[in-house]
Formats: sequence, structure tokens, C-alpha cells
Amino acid sequence: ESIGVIGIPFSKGQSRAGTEFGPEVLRNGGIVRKLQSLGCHVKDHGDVEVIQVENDDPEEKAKNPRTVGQTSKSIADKVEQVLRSDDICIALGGDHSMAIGTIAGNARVEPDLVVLWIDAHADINTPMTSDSGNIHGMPLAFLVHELESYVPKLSGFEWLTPCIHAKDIAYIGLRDVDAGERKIIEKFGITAFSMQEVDKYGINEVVERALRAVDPEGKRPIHLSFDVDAMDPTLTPSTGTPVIGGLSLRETYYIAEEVARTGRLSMIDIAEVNPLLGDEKDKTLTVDMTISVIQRFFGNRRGGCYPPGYDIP
Ligand SMILES: N[C@@H](CCCCC(O)O)C(=O)O
Ligand SMILES: [Mn+2]
Ligand SMILES: [Mn+2]
Ligand SMILES: [Mn+2]
Repeated sequence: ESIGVIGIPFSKGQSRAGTEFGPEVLRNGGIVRKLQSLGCHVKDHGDVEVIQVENDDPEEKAKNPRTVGQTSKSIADKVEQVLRSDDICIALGGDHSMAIGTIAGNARVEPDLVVLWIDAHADINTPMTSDSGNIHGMPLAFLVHELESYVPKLSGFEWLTPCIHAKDIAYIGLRDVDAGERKIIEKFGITAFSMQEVDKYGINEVVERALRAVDPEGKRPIHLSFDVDAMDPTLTPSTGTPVIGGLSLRETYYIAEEVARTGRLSMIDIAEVNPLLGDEKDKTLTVDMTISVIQRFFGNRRGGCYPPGYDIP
């Protein structure tokens, strides 16, 4: 399959500078070359156009709404364009508000998609349930049909209509969920495996249940939105909202290997890498761990792999 890589150098969904350098450090870490060495056909489509709106005052407590909303439209247009030519898109972020645009864009090409949200956080606050006003804590709220009447139409979001249903989402890795988010998860029956369920059932059972919950017939395209803070902060320290007690490297590899095995991966978001946080060692570790996880989505199984058509001489 062909892979189209885009960069989303964006940070205005939250308040800590640095996620705008995520694409740069992941590219410098060799992500394109490493996927090509797996036998993948990879094209780097460059960065999306980030729109910076002046005097972007908060609306309903949501910060930078016009900048986030208009950039999200730019993201959606770019993702749609890439997915019309490539089989899979990898979006290198950028803060997690990027998912507003990536899911909206993917849904234009794959309307039947399901979303696996790998994150310490639920990222489904409405502007009213959010304590921070940071839109990186709200992306799913703008996308879910069932929340349409609970989410005001913010300036910059005129272009967006909800494109997924609550039953199409499955969370893995939750360990820092706000009250409003927990109520939404229960009210609309969103499939959610927190770290408690990961400990209770084991990652293999969690992944199997998550996939079965959103796609029992095993035929729908998968949009995987990976927030690097899903992993334990000892593995990915350079991120804006770290939470201890996260996924191990092996658990994260397992998720990636199982999603790869479905053969139905449509898009991956890589969110919340912030190279300005922590020291040089932290940054390098975060980039290396993230890239090693990405490779597991593309056939680099721990049991070994070889290029298509390879045989021993
Ligand atoms: N739930 C918090 C933290 C959100 C963290 C966002 C990250 O997961 O993308 C908030 O709404 O501010
Ligand atoms: Mn998170
Ligand atoms: Mn609707
Ligand atoms: Mn997130």
C-alpha cells in the first residue's frame, strides 16, 4: 500500500509552545526512511497550511477558536486530497486538535470509518464542560453526531458537520478523564478501556474487545488517533499533559501490530509530541519511541518481517 505523510505544525489547541515542531523532529528522526526500508511506498506531502487569525478571542471559553477552526478545515482538505491518491495517511502533529481536521477529512473519503483513540485523555469535552478551554481536549465533541446539540457553532467551525457516531469510537489508555467526559461516555455508550481495564483484562483482550465493539464484522476502515501521552511518561516524556501509569512499550506495540493485522488501517494521527518539554535526552527518547511504534503499524512485527516476494537465495 502507498503511504502519504503530512505534517501539521500546530500548537494553538493548547497553551504550551512546542507541538508545532512535532513534524520536524519526527521527520528528522527518520520516519519516512524507516517506513520505506520496511518496503512501504511513502510520499511526504509536506505540511498543511496553518492559519493564524489575529485577535482570536475565546468563545464559550474555547481558546483560539478561529485559528483552530480554520486550520482544521485546511487539515481536512489536505487529508482528503492525500487519501484520494494514497491508501494510508500519517499525520505528524501537532496538538490533538489536529484530529478535528484529520477525522473530518478521512470521513469524506471513508464515511464508514471507525475511530480508535489511544490516549490518556478522552478529548471529548464540549466548550462548556471543559475546564481549560483548550480545544485539544475537545476534538471528538465537534465530530460526534450525538453531541451536535450540546456544542455551540464556534467562529471558524462553520465548515464542519459531525461525521461519526458515538458507537464508532473506542478508547484505549484512559487515565485522566474529566467529569463531563465521563458523563458523555456513559450517556452515549462510548466504548472505553481505561488503564484499569488494560490491567484487568490484558492488552490482547482489550484490543480484541475494542475492535469487536466498533466493527463486529471486521470490515470498516480504521482511523487511529494516537496521542503519545497514552504511553507511560517514562517512554514519552516530551509531551504537554503527561499522566503516570501509562501503556508500556510492549502494550503499545501490541495495539499497533493488531491494528496492522486487520489490513484496514486508513489513517494515523501522531499527536502531542512537544520537543521543547524536558531535556535533550527526553526529546530523543520521545521521538525514538514514537517512531518505533509507528513502524509496528506497517509490518515491522517483533517476530521479524521481510519484503513482499522475498525468498531465501
Ligand atoms: N481533559 C483536559 C486535558 C486534555 C488533554 C488533551 C490531549 O489528550 O490531547 C482538558 O480538556 O483540558
Ligand atoms: Mn492526551
Ligand atoms: Mn447529525
Ligand atoms: Mn489527546
